[in-house]
Amino acid sequence: MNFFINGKWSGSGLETIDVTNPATGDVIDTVPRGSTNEANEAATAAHKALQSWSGLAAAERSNKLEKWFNLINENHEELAQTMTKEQGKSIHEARGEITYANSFIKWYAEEGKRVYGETIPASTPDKRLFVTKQPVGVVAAITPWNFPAAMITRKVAPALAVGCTTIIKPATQTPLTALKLAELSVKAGIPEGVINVVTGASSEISQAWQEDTRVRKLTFTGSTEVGKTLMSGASETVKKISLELGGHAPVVVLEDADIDNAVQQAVGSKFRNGGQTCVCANRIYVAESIEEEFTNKLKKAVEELKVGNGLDEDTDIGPMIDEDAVDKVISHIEDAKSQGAKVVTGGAKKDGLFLTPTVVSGVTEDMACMNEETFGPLAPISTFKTEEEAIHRANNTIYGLASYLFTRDVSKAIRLAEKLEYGIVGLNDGGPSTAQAPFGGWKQSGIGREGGHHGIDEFLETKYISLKI
Ligand SMILES: NC(=O)c1ccc[n+]([C@@H]2O[C@H](COP(=O)([O-])OP(=O)(O)OC[C@H]3O[C@@H](n4cnc5c(N)ncnc54)[C@H](O)[C@@H]3O)[C@@H](O)[C@H]2O)c1
Ligand SMILES: O=C[C@H](O)CS(=O)(=O)O
Repeated sequence: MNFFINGKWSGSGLETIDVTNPATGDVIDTVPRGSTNEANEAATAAHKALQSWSGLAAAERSNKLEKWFNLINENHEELAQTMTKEQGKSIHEARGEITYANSFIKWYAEEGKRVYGETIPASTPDKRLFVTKQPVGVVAAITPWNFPAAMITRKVAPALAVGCTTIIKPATQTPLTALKLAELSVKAGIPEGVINVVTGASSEISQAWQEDTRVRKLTFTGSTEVGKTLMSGASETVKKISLELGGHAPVVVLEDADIDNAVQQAVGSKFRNGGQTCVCANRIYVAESIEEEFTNKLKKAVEELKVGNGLDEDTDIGPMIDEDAVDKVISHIEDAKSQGAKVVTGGAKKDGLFLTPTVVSGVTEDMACMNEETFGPLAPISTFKTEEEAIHRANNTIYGLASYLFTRDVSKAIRLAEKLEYGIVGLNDGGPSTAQAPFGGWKQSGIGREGGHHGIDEFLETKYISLKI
């Protein structure tokens, strides 16, 4: 499959990169290894398309986004199958992601028509003051492998809705879903050059875009480490920047919690996408008095999860994305065991890239799983004596993306939610992400928001107009 620049498939003749199914190891396709030249071609195409696309009425852009939304719906299953084959997640999670990804297009098709300005009372009678919002321009998006569709539409939908054009570098492991989405955008009548997708050498492509003054916005989703590199590079040309980075979500289960719900929500958060999700529960803090009941119920629920090829309808957890991912999870399990943690269930590596969902108890703060993003199916349980201790430990991290709190006491929920240093707090809810709400992190989990009306501001410039009459 070639990449997509200026409405045309291109990249033939370039060196290619294999796209591999992590469940089987089979090469399912290849994509061109684009680099600086192709990055510049994409930026040129997006810059050329900018004036006409931004010159459309918001309602006209909205109509084209709606057609894209409808075409994605018509191709829902093919997109989901492609995603599972290149990323590994279960087919029902892939279907869910296509729906989730498409909900951003639906939401921003409407939101783009509500980018309002304002008038400001002048200090003198001979002036009129206005504030307007205009598209930032060409947007470069660099996205991760764990959500091959949603991490793209969560950026591209608001960008297009307000009149920006886009150049996208999807993760090397999962380019096919992105390319299919781009192909459907042209069929929807979104003009050539509005969405461009380049596959290949990440650092060379992003370097070209960071240096290019035609690129006015860099939006990145991925690890905190890479995010810091890109933040530094973007500063050379003072680009607007959005960073959706790593997480290390705590789950805090208070003594008065509905334990059955807490277990259900913790399993949903922890083992979604096999734990390869930025908002996954990474640490589970349980009040001492309910540890035994919570742990036994969690063990039972985890042991019901089926590991297998994501294309099998009854699979809950597919393979990890690669060997490094498997090695990291195993290293976190072995580190915890070496420091005295007990394996409640799982702990074993299966064939290939498959891992048994694992719960360990008796976990302490020095263990790697309590400080590094595990990004895999490992649920560490640690107990606490007081709410103050739980909140302090939950906040004791460089990350600040998602956190989860379980209690029946609404006042306590609000009071403690306000103490959690995170951009997202799920109260009795392990799955807060939705298109109409702002998603993003505090501290080293990122800058900016995606989703909701906050997410559209990331692609707008503010202009103040002073008129002397
Ligand atoms: N906050 C969020 O919304 C969110 C969402 C999904 C994933 N993530 C985070 O992303 C990470 C997992 O994704 P990943 O492994 O793809 O992350 P990653 O940072 O390794 O890669 C992300 C993207 O950056 C590219 N990239 C890698 N090195 C680069 C470099 N030096 N210069 C330019 N581009 C480079 C990759 O090819 C990919 O397209 C986890 O830390 C996860 O928490 C965060
Ligand atoms: O992995 C990161 C995604 O942003 C998670 S979610 O699908 O948005 O919850």
